[in-house]
Amino acid sequence: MKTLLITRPLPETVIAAAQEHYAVTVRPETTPLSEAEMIESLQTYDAILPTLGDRYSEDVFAAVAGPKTKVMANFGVGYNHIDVNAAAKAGILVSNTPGAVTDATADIALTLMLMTCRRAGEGERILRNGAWEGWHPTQFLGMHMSGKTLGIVGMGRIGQAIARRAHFGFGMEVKYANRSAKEMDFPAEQVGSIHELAEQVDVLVVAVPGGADTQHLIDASVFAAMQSHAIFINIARGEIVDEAALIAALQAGEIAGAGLDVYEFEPKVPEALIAMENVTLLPHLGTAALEVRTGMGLMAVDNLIAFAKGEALPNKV
Ligand SMILES: NC(=O)c1ccc[n+]([C@@H]2O[C@H](COP(=O)([O-])OP(=O)(O)OC[C@H]3O[C@@H](n4cnc5c(N)ncnc54)[C@H](O)[C@@H]3O)[C@@H](O)[C@H]2O)c1
Ligand SMILES: O=C(O)[C@H](O)CO
Repeated sequence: MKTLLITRPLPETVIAAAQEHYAVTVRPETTPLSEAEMIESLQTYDAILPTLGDRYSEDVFAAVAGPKTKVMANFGVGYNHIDVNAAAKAGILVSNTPGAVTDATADIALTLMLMTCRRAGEGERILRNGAWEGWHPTQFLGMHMSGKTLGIVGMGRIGQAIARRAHFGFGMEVKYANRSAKEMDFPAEQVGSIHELAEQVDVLVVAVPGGADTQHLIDASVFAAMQSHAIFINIARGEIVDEAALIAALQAGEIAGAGLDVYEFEPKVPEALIAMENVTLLPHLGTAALEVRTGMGLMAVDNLIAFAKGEALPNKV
């Protein structure tokens, strides 16, 4: 039987499915692999099931001549932590879990949109602190999200799922910036550039993949283009956003608020963001539901099974 390293504890069903085809080692720690662990993993296992935070960089692949590993089935759709070109050079196939994450992540985007527009975090903090004096007509007035204009940067699977929820659930007008036009069964206008989009919307959501191509795609100039009452949401990857520029824009009142599930230097979250009441901060919750994590794991395992049978990987990246 071929050997498989699963780099974090996963739902039992996922491990059981993998054990039918591989001799499985589950690393018990919940932290990312160290560089030494990654190098050792490439020398030791036929297959690896890594995830977010396991930074299989060019240097890590370069450190192992003729790796034993032939396949890496990433747990998650985002694979920007794996240098896929370096993996290919080392003769290693990489797969991910597209689709398994879409609805749950779109739901978290809507959670952030509503919480930030309607000041829910601030309200809850005041209530829990015992400082709520009771309802009155001019208290906690936020943005009424229904009927407003939503801008989506990256109209892929998750972007479209967010747009669908916003259009059908909240009557929002949808605009987007994407490399190509998308055919949808509801109105959605493609806008020429991210800056044009930023100028025109009340809520701007980022849903592009991370990686070198999108690093700081959202910078000070995008925040400067946004309207001062608009809010900014990121459910994609932290490094897509220049976090210092976001903090400066919030502090200067260039934008009205932000809702974040991901951070540039995750898990570090800047004190300046924590200090701002108009910012909603979630700990990378996008896919955090047992059935979703099970679905992601089973999809990763399907790729490993295909590899073990000598078949093409269904979700090769
Ligand atoms: N917060 C979470 O827990 C969580 C969960 C799942 C996914 N994610 C992130 O969300 C990302 C998107 O996932 P997906 O399944 O929707 O991916 P996808 O590939 O279906 O969609 C990405 C879209 O972005 C577009 N795009 C890429 N570069 C662009 C650019 N420079 N400008 C405009 N558009 C661009 C692509 O054309 C594509 O339509 C993942 O890569 C992952 O990093 C986060
Ligand atoms: O890319 C993904 O799928 C997520 O960020 C992990 O849940």
